[in-house]
Amino acid sequence: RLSVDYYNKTCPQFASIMEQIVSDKQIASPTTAAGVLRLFFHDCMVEGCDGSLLITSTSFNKAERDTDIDQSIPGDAYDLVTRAKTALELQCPGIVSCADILATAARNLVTMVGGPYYHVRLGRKDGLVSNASLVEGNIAQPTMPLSDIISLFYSKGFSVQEMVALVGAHTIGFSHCKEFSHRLFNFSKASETDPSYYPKYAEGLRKLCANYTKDPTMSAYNDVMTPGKFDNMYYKNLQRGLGLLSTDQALSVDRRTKPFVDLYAANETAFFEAFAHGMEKVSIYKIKTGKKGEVRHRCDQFNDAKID
Ligand code: HEM
Ligand SMILES: [Ca+2]
Ligand SMILES: [Ca+2]
Repeated sequence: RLSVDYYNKTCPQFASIMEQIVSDKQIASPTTAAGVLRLFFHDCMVEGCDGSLLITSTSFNKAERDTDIDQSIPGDAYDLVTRAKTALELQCPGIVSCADILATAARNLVTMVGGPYYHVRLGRKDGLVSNASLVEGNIAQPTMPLSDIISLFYSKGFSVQEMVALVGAHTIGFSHCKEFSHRLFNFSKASETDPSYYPKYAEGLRKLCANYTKDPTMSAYNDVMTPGKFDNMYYKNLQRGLGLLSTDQALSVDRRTKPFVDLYAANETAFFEAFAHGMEKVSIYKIKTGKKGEVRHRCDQFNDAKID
């Protein structure tokens, strides 16, 4: 059973240590918040919120983080988890799981960049498996038709409305050009660039991404108006053709999702409530307790890791 006061007796400094480490890191590296939020979401969607994505590959095992999809998660996101784990192991060795560190860091960061606060219940165990082959099919891709994305979220217990609220995470952070270049170059016979983009925005993106095959680090803000602030601007952007990924833009067109885009664009409080509720649900997705997992000594290795 998870509870918000899980570490109150065994590691009373848990909350304050997390607070300190997370805010120091975010101030030093402002891209951390978006990186950690994506890291956490992807961890939860594969084998549940169990830190499986934190494991590094060995010569015996290609781990989750070495898939094409997850390779773009920034090193700063993993670094934050490592820092928090190191600090917590000094105060309360062997007590706090990496999965709990990640869930708490994601919540603290959302709040720190302007988003809602929500409760994170604790007591997750770290998983015993991390396999690259388990990622595909569990993570939405920007080239997927919206119906497939709806089905994917539905299969994990998330409604259309919850999906629309969760994707509001794209109010912060970046996407690399390759994730949306199909909308810019050779889009269709009739037009080089996706006509659903606001024309000036498309022009800017085409310039930004002109050399993306030579320089794969080129990337654009997910939310061109308020890229670092967690707010409801993402939905307002969609209404104006400023959605970066094709899956973003589709949300404001499809009749199943448009009503929620309009609601969250008009009412930030409604978005914050829905996002907070959605994240509480993500945070307990398929979590492991008791003997189904362990508390790792290091977040990037299983406790029985063989030296190779
Ligand atoms: C329709 C479903 C979704 C699709 C297709 C999608 C796809 C993507 C893609 C392609 C990127 C760019 C990654 C890169 O190039 O580095 C991205 C970034 C991001 N995604 Fe999603 N995503 C979806 C839902 C979500 C959800 C539900 C969350 C969190 C609750 C989320 C959080 C983020 C964040 C924070 C970033 C920015 C990462 C950074 O700046 O490092 N996404 N997403
Ligand atoms: Ca996982
Ligand atoms: Ca924003």
